[in-house]
Amino acid sequence: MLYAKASAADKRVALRAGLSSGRILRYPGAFNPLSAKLIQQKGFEGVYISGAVLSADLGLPDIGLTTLTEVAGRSQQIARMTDLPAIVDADTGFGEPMNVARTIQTLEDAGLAGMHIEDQINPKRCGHLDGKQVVDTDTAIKRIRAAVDARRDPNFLVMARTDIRAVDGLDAAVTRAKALQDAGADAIFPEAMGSLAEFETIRAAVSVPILANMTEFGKGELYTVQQLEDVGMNLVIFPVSLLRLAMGSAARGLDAIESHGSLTTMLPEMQHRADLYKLLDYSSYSQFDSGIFDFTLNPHISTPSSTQV
Ligand SMILES: C[C@](O)(C(=O)O)[C@H](CC(=O)O)C(=O)O
Ligand SMILES: [Mg+2]
Repeated sequence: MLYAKASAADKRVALRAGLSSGRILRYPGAFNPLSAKLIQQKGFEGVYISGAVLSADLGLPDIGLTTLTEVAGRSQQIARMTDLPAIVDADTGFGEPMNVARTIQTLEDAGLAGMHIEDQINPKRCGHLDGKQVVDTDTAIKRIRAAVDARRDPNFLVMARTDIRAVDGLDAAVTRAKALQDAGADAIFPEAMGSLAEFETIRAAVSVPILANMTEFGKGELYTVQQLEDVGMNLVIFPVSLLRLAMGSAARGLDAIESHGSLTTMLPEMQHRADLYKLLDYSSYSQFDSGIFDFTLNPHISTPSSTQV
């Protein structure tokens, strides 16, 4: 009932343990607190909080318009609803290295298990847009050092993302990844890799855990969880996927109202009321007030997946 039971400290320990387990961790992107609960219910290892989703949710493009206050506020709302560790996209850290330090402390206070800071210039843009630019190695290192020095919980994960692959090529990505590891990064996020072999090259270059970004319709190909585990990846994110699925379904629903005047044909695609109530844990709330949970299923409408065997 209410918020998740696991503390932020416990979640950070769980993330660290997962990263050293030798198994790849699957982190779908939650587009709201409710979808974070669904990710947990379905048995995933953690929740990703995407900057692209956060901006899109506000109706904005992913070009560095969101503020630390907005990102911290939304990620706190999402992180507190799940016992799973949540990793948030902190873009370029919201300013100079001093701002990065404050960003880290703010995200720690918001209950996140970790975050990533990237080496794009300010203002950043989505990693799959053309025309990206990156800062020099010295500036990239300063961001990571500022983050590492500022954290108060040593288990809070500081991940360094590098966007340099699309700008200067794979060799530059290898050099940058090594420099970021040396600066104290706990993990590396090599953005927009061209192939599985490129992931392998980064794997051979650094010893810290590596994240693979399986975002759809981007610069990179989509690989299976198994393929990524086989090349030594430790974490895979599906950052915008749930939002894309939900929005795709919403668009089809609106079209159905337009063409049929009804959503009856769409009922199988919908989360059933009973499944929503289960996810929200209505039954626990009725321990406080037995009048709350008085929902009975109408068998004539459709069968919720929660009752299917
Ligand atoms: C991972 C990412 O930074 C995000 O904000 O989710 C994006 C995802 C996307 O735009 O598809 C990125 O890869 O830059
Ligand atoms: Mg992003």
